[in-house]
Amino acid sequence: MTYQVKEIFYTLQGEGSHAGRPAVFCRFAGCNLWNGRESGRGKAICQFCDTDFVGTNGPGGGMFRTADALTDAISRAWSGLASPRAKRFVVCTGGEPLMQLDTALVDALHDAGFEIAVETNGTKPAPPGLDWICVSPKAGAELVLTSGDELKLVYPQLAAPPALFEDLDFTHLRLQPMDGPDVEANTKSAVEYCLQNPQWSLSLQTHKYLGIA
Ligand SMILES: C[S@@+](CC[C@H](N)C(=O)[O-])C[C@H]1O[C@@H](n2cnc3c(N)ncnc32)[C@H](O)[C@@H]1O
Ligand SMILES: Nc1nc2[nH]cc(C(=O)O)c2c(=O)[nH]1
Ligand code: SF4
Ligand SMILES: [Mg+2]
Repeated sequence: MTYQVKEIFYTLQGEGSHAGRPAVFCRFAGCNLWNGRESGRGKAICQFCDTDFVGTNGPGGGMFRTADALTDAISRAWSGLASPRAKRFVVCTGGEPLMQLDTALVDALHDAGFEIAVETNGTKPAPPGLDWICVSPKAGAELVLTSGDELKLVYPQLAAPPALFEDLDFTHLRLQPMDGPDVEANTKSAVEYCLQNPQWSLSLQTHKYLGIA
């Protein structure tokens, strides 16, 4: 299996329950809900994406012919000092990581000592053994991953109100304001929604406020 990776970088997880935690991000190329080109955004299933996941030309990106080769690249990107209190942490994202993340890669990353998190749109099954599954459902896309650690709903999406998801099997329920021209209003209404519906907590994209990757 050749893995196509847009970029690999070390930063703080900006979003969700692990916000603030150092992690290597492995951004897989390609997504099943948008072709990634601005010309195709209007007819995409997912139209609000904030990410360039096209190609393999980003920092640390490329084609990796084996799970070991990709794991080596992810290991090299980890820049933290070794500590008995901190496992190395990789966040697999994209694009849609579950189009490519397979058992061979999960095993290789675990063998290299990584804890593995995934950010997924939930339309594809996950390989066994992942340490943290964050599902971010998209209006108009069938959800097949109905359990996990965190459900992080970009808010608002007219056809995907939070109540649709709150009986699924997720430990944490988060609302993440939709970035774009209306981010300020979206943040206000997400705050209001959480205050009234305390089963939901707010997830901010803190890396954007910090000006880091
Ligand atoms: C770029 S996606 C990649 C992973 C996967 N395809 C997914 O959608 O979960 C990473 C995270 O960013 C969120 N996201 C994408 N565009 C966003 C936007 N405009 N505002 C807020 N969150 C956004 C996604 O919902 C997801 O939680
Ligand atoms: N710092 C940082 N945190 C993130 N959490 C999820 C991200 C993503 O694009 O999947 C992301 C990202 O792109 N940067
Ligand atoms: S599913 Fe994720 S990567 Fe794909 S277009 Fe939507 S937000 Fe972007
Ligand atoms: Mg991002």
